[in-house]
Amino acid sequence: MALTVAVSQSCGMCFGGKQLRCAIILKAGRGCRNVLGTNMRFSNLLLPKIPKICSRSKHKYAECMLKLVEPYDESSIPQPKLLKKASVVMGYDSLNDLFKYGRADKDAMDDFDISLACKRFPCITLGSSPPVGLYDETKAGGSEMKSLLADQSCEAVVSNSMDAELRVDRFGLSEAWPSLYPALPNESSTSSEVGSLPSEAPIEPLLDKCISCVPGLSKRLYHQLENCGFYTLRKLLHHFPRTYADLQNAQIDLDDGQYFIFIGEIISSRGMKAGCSFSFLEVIVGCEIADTETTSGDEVVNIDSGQKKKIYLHLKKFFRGTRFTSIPFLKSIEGKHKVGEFVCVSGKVRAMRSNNHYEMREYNIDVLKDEDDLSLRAKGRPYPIYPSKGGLNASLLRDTIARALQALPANFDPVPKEITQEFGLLCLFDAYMGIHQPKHIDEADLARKRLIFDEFFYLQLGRLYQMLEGLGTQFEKEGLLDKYRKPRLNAAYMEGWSSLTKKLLRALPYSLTSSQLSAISEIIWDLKQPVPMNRLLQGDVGCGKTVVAFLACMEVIGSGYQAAFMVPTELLATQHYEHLLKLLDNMEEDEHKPKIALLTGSTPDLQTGDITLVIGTHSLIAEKVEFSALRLAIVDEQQRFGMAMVNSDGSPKDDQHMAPHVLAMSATPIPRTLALALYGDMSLTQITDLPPGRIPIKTYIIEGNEKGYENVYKMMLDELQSGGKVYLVYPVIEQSEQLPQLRAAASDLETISQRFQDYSCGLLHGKMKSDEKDEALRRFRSGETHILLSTQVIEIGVDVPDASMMIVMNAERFGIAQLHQLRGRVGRGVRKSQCILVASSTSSLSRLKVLEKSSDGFYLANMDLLLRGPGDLLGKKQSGHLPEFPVARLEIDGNILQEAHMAALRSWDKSVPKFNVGGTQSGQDWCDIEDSAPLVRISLSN
Ligand SMILES: Nc1ncnc2c1ncn2[C@@H]1O[C@H](COP(=O)(O)OP(=O)(O)OP(=O)(O)O)[C@@H](O)[C@H]1O
Repeated sequence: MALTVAVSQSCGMCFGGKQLRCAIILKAGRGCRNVLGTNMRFSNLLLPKIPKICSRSKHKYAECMLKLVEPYDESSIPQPKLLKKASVVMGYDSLNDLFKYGRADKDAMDDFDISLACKRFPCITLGSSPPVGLYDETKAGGSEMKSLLADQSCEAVVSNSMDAELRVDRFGLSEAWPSLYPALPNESSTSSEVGSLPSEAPIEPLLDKCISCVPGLSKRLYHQLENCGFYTLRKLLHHFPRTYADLQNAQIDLDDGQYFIFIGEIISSRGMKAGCSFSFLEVIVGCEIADTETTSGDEVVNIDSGQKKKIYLHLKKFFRGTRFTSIPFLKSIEGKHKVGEFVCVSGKVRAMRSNNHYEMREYNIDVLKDEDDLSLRAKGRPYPIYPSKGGLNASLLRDTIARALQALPANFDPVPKEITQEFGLLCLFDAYMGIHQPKHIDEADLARKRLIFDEFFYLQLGRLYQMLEGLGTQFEKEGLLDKYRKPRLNAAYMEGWSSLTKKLLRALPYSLTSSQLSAISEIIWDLKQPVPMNRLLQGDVGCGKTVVAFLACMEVIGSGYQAAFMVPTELLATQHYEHLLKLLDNMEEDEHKPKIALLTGSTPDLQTGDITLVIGTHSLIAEKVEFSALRLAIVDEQQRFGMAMVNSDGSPKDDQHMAPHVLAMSATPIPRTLALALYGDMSLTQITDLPPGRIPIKTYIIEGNEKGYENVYKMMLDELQSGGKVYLVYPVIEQSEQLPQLRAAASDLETISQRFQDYSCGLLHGKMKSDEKDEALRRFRSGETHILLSTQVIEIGVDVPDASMMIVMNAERFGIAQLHQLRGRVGRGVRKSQCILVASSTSSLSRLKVLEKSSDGFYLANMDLLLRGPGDLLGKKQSGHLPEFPVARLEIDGNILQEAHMAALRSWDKSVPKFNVGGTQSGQDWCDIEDSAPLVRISLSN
């Protein structure tokens, strides 16, 4: 099948010397971003879906696809067209970005072990296999389908795009939730068996039926719908209303520039030529609204009883181009709106000169059918307003969707009743009815919750499945499931630590905080398990994550293995290397002190096992870097790597070849919602307190006008005079003509040097060579320079404990979470520190104010999520890995995601304790999901 072109080498598994890459691979398989991006994501999605595609014998789109592909050889497949079709069949919208083009494809094809895929999916036959359709419409459709659905077994229809994954039941899931797992095709069955036995094959998801099953659809409309991408029932039913109009609620107080919804009657419709190449359409709608002048402010307005007044809406649409000025054209647009028709109009209003006349240039107009729609009005039902799509107008879509709803059997729901009942969800049928035809707005709300739940539930289930798939032996899998089953805090107390770890602990110039201690105990417990650890260590800036990671390294080194520490910048690699060297120097004499290295071009061979810890950037995962016994891979600030990870398949069998443990660290306090969506299967450890003696950083927001800068320079001078060190952070290196308002680091060097002549200045930015950067930072750290002008390269991990002031220029250019990170570069020692955020305009001041008020990284990250959405918060690379959620919004639907996560866990294993919302458990910091799940098992501060 042409789709296999891009199925990448993800089936392969790296062993032995390539264990670090293997570790990354493992992580990727569990939902992190990935090094080879397209590969991993594509294969992750595609592989599990292949059986689904192939098993739907006679599906007409598969047939079409194959026909489409047949005349071409691989290199000349008309990709966009094919991809569009493929994405529909696969129920995935963004296939394009998963497909690799050109030469790389061929390479991937060469590397791809087809036999592995065939073994895994017996339904794949290669070579001369005849085109297979996706299902037999004559058998599965119509009455037979209905009778199937009437049967209890219809509940076994897994209707989500991830359902193929659910069918692989290696862990006894079908026993736990029989209704989620329809009769599974025997894995060892041959391709001919699949598809030829409709009674034994999985029941075809009803929602993936072709829209031709919608009653009363004309051929013309069917083609129109198809052209607009509505190929299946699901696609159509997932075209959700944009909003609902409350038709009883007449508007009062029309404010300029506000969005309103009106019901009214078309009074006139005119197409007018206004110039030789300019025309417009003006539709005037007359509406009755409550008259504010006769209604007192507090009174609840009832349009039927109160005083009304008539207003006139002028809906205007403009056309530019000579062809739009012809009489036939003008007549045709005029004719689209008939005088006397009742319509629902929504859009932005602008008052016109004459009283009670309003103009609307952005609007949606829906014709209300007298009987049905006006009776809706009488009943006070919310009126769904649909977005139009690809030339199909909203009212046509609403009609078609209403008909599609008739094709659904009542009580239709693929999710087991146990789950819907436990989480108080509507059944899927009611959810579709509720979202498209709500009797009340609360019903639409409940329906939305159910649909969001489904999006998250299948995602979480898929993540769990991927995680278990990534593990090699049944023993490992059981070990992992055991973690979910037994609610307890798994921690290895100090007596159980290796002597090397204890020695480093004694060499530290400070004692660990209680949070650091629980974190390391938890990590060491994990390191002792036969299951590869996959843990995210999260903590606010400067809370001391690095030393926890160093101790974890000592633990594996003490047991005779190697560790690798990967950081996003060379600057940070050098800093960590020097920091650890210093700590090791303090360590009591030991002939077996670990030998550590910074990965540079000349790093000696790691295969001899002589070097036990190597620190480096992503060069660590280069092909040539081979380890002899890598057991722990630490990935610091992983979201900064523009890299992807490939999923692993066929894990090693014995302990000696066990995939390495992975400890990811992040100082970006990702809101829990995002952590769940991104790392649904990842254990999470949080460091919740800061080392003692830290004085809170005082933050100031100042407008960057002349007076503002004078104040800033004065504060800076005071700080320097009292012995402080100052970071000046700039959004760009050089000033540019395009953005002259931005202050630039290199361009400002001279100005600042002249202004503060008694103090020396340094410059640091990403375009400098790595030894120049190291030198600039070294000089600042040692006190040779007092002012460091820098770009955001210092944002991550730079640790100069006595730096005491940070000034961020054009601060509005940075995100809230990013500014919090930057601010974390000061206040790392005992000196009182300040952070000044200079905003270019008054308007940006308010957004920054939140930083003045709070220094809680988690609170700020949540604010950022709310203000900018997950994409901006995570950055392009990381957010690219977030799945698309058509209905859900991560920033507001976090609680449903948590429920879905819990539901997914419980569907794997019923012994996972029940969901417990909101309650904190005695003696614990917080816990909104019982702490049995590794993901939410957190380090407690006391
Ligand atoms: N328990 C502690 N007591 C006192 N100082 C500590 C403690 N733990 C760490 N530190 C010091 O705090 C500073 C910050 O620690 P570290 O660099 O490990 O933080 P981090 O969490 O990795 O920060 P970032 O997120 O900014 O990279 C370092 O100078 C470190 O030596």
